[in-house]
Amino acid sequence: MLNIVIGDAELETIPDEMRNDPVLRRMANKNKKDINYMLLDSNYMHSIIERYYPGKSNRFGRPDIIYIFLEVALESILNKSGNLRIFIHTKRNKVIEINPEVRLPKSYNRFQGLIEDLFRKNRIVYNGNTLLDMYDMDLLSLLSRFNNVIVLSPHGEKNRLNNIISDDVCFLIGGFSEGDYITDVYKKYKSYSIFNEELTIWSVGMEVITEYERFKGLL
Ligand SMILES: C[S@@+](CC[C@H](N)C(=O)[O-])C[C@H]1O[C@@H](n2cnc3c(N)ncnc32)[C@H](O)[C@@H]1O
Repeated sequence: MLNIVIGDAELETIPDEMRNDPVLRRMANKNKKDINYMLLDSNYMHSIIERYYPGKSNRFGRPDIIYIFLEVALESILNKSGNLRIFIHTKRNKVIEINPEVRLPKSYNRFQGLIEDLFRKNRIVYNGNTLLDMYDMDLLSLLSRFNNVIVLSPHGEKNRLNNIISDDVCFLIGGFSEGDYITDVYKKYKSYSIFNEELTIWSVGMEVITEYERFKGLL
């Protein structure tokens, strides 16, 4: 089994200090959304985020990168053959367990709506199956469930994926587009860089998945 944890993901609802912002309230009304469960999204809220968190607008509010990663990973041969488990850990210490059989909406807007619903209910159930399950847990507690954790980071020791892949491995990928992990993962786990440039989280995810497919003889 390949486990992928997306860590310190920039996936959250509008933070408390921004909820009374008149522009955001208008946006929520216009889109018929409850401001308490609306996702922070820098694609639409860049200048507002910059006002509340100067210098952070490129990092905060990136549900889009989680969406692309999930679309790519869930459609992989590895997932379809039942050998992939995905966990999203958010920067506010929520963990989302993804049922490998979930079919995500193909439109980003509908994905946003689904995740907002998850933040409201903590669980998305369809025909008796839990598709998405959300609970409180910090990143180190989540990682302690796995025997062999490898942190992926452009600042890690350079290595080839085929040298570090093994059965029942857990790869940690950062769920942010800028900066580093907020959690101090480097103290406990070894980190590796798989390429001499910074990659997107979905391309790193896909490299890990295809390498594991080769390792398992699925390719
Ligand atoms: C888009 S990057 C943002 C990276 C961030 N600037 C940093 O310094 O970690 C998000 C995540 O992708 C993974 N990543 C990106 N490039 C990588 C590389 N060359 N080697 C290993 N992991 C990489 C890491 O897990 C990283 O936390």
